[in-house]
Amino acid sequence: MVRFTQVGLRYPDPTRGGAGERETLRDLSFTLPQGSFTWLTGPSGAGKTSLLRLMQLALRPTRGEVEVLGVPLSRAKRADLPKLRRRIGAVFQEFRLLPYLTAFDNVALPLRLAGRAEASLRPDVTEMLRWVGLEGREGALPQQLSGGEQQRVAIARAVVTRPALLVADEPTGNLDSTQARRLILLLAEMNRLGATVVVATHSQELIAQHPGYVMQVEAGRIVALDPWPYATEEALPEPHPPGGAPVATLPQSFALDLSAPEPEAGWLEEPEDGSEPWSSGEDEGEGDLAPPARPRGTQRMGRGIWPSAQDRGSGAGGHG
Ligand SMILES: Nc1ncnc2c1ncn2[C@@H]1O[C@H](COP(=O)(O)OP(=O)(O)OP(=O)(O)O)[C@@H](O)[C@H]1O
Repeated sequence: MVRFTQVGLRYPDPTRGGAGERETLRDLSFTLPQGSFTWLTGPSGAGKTSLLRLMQLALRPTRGEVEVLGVPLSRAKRADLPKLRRRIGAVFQEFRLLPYLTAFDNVALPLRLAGRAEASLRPDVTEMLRWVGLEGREGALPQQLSGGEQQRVAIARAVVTRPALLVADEPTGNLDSTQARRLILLLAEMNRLGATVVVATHSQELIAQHPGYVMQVEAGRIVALDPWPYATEEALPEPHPPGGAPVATLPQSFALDLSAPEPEAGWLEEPEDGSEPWSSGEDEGEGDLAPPARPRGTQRMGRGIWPSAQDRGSGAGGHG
């Protein structure tokens, strides 16, 4: 499902003519089976975010092979990438909500871009916002929401598409303990319904709340994997703590459609959901956070749903 083979990542260093001094990630080799739940842990600066960005296909490794959802990236066409990325949900510390869209419309955006009919997307968006505790705030703009509330909108947006792979970077960072617990239940539910989930966290308390693999990274290397090795598709941890299913469950409509075809050729040139475009690490400069273009097929609303360069510069992604 997610397979790294001898992966290294070196960020470009403009002061050194583009070549970074050292590898940020080194010799990463592991397999995360489909349907697994993995906690990614390690000290600040260890490389957790970088690793998640590789899984999210926002970065290309400098060396080695990254295989995500059955596609080895070295053999994938660049044009195929966005289609693959649409099957990956991502929650990062900067939320990248579109400032001119309400909470509802931010969450609905990836479904609209995927061509979902209005009538069918409404229940899913409403259900997701309810799950993250934002019932009644559907009409609020990001600037009218607290950092934690914006984070929850971003989480709902990442999950509403029923991604096959869900990566989250410190997703409880701005949440109180009740909301954090609820978020873990949501991730566990998505996992139970078929998604492979990877969550970076510093919190041992969080890790104790839900069983899963634990991958520990230090100075760009994996120093511990529990269980070790990750090589087989068997022996997945129980998806739920003793006592059975979580207290609340999502409708079956959120189950992963395992019959969905693997992406074929014909990737898009640009991201459609406000996430970052593909960045190539060394050969195309940093590129990681290049501003997204307005997606094809989206309507302009007010000053336009896609922020202007000026707007982006003034914190379009929220304040959390
Ligand atoms: N775009 C970038 N360009 C250059 N170096 C970077 C870039 N992003 C991250 N780094 C460096 O890569 C290393 C790993 O950073 P990363 O954000 O992946 O760590 P982390 O484990 O997620 O840290 P934290 O827990 O503090 O979020 C750090 O030394 C960081 O300075």
